[in-house]
Amino acid sequence: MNEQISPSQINAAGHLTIGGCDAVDLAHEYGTPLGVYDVSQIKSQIQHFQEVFKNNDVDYAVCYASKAFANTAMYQLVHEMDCHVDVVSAGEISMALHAGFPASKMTFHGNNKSREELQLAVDQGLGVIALDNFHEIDLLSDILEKSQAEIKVLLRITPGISAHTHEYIQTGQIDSKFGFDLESGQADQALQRVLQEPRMHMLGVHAHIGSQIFELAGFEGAGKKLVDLAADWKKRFDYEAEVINVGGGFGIRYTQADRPLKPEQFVDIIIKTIKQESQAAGLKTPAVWIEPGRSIAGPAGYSLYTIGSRKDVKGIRPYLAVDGGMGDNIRPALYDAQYEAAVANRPAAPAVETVHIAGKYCESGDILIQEQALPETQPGDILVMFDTGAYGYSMASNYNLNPKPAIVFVENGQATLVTRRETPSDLERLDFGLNGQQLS
Ligand SMILES: Cc1ncc(COP(=O)(O)O)c(C=O)c1O
Ligand SMILES: N[C@@H](CCCC[NH3+])C(=O)O
Repeated sequence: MNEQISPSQINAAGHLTIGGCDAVDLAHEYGTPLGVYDVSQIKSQIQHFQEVFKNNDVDYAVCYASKAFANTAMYQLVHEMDCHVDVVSAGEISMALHAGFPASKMTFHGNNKSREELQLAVDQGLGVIALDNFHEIDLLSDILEKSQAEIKVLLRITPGISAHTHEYIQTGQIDSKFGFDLESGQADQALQRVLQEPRMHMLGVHAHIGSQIFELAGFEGAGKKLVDLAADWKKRFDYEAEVINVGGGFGIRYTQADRPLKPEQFVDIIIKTIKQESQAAGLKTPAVWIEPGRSIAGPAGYSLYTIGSRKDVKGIRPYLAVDGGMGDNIRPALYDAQYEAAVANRPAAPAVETVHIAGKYCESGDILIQEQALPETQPGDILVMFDTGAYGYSMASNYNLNPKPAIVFVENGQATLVTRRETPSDLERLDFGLNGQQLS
C-alpha cells in the first residue's frame, strides 16, 4: 500500500477516506476530475508554523502565498487561522477582499505590478507593498501623491543564492527577474529612494529564494544575508528594519524519494539564525515573516480522476488514461514534477503492474505520472493522486476547452463544495460571435 495512506484511512467498504469522507463517494457525487482539500491538514500545518514562532518568542506573520491555491473558501479559512496573505494580482486581491479577508493583512508581490493594480492596492488600504523595482517605486509614489495616501513597503532583495530546485522555480539567484540586486548597489539605492518618500513607510526587507527547496543552507544563507543587510543599513543610513520576510519555498514530500525536513523545522532554524545574527550585529530582533504556499496547500490536496482507456504497447509500459491531466495539473509537463497515486476504491490491493498515468489532453507530454505501480484496474475505477493541492488548480487552464474541476473541502466526515465545476457555458461567457453580438 502507498505509504501516504494510513490503515485508518480505509473504511469498511475498503475505500480510501479523506477527511473522514469516502473518496469514491466524493468522486461519484461531485464528478471527476475533482480537487479535494483536507481542511484539518491545512489548519494543522498553519498551527505548526505558529507554534514555532511562539516557542522562539518573536513577532511574526504567517503570510499564506495564495498563488499556491486560491478560492473564496481558502481565503476565509486562512483568515480564520489568523494568517496574512501574499497576493500577486488584482485578481487575488479582489477575491481575497470578496472573501472578507482584511486588506491590512495582505502583502502585494510581483515584478511588474500595473498602475491599476497599485491603485487598487492603495484604494483598498493594503497592508504592505513588496517593492520589486525602480519603475514600481515611481508609479507608487505618483499614486500615493495623487491619492493623498500612505502605505507600508518592503524591499524585495535578490540575495544571490541559487537554491537547488528546478531552474524555473529558482528566484534568489543574481540572474533573476525578481527584486533589487545586492551586489550592484541597487538595494541601497532603492532604500535611499524609499526613505525620501514621505508617503512610503519602510517596513523591512524581503527575499524568496525559490520553491520546493530541501536544503537548509539556502534558507540560513538568505536569513544571514538579510540580517547583514539590515546591519549595514543601520550603520550607513541609520535605518533599522522592523520586519525580515524570508518568503516561502519549504519543500514537501511528493514521492518516496523526497525526505524533506518538516516545513516548521526549516522555519525554526531560520528564526534562530535571524535572532542570533541580529543580536551579534547589535540590532533589535526584527519580526520574522514567512510566506509558505506549497507547504500549506500541497499535502492537503488530493486529485480524484476516473480511469478510462488503456493502451498496451508491446514491450513498453501500458498507458492508463484518466479524465483530467495537464489542464488541471501542468506541473509534470512543466517541471517534470513527480507524484504518486493509488486506486481509491481498492487502496490496499497489491500492485501487479507499472503504468504511465496519461491525461486526456492532445499532447504527448500530457503524462501525469511516468511510472506508477498499481493493482489491476478497470475503466470506472477512481484514481487518487496525492499532494496535488499547490500549483495545480491555481495553474489550471482550459486547454482543449476542458472545464476546470470542482473543488471540495472535507473535514470530520463533512464535504462542502467550495468551487463548482466549470460548464461549457462558463467557457463561452466571454465570447461574442463574428457579428460582435453575444450568441443566445
Ligand atoms: C514572493 C513569494 N513568496 C512566497 C512564495 C511561495 O512559495 P512556496 O509555495 O514554495 O512556499 C512564492 C512562490 O514561489 C513567492 O514568489
Ligand atoms: N508554480 C511553481 C512554483 C512557483 C512559485 C511561484 N514563485 C510550482 O508549481 O512548483
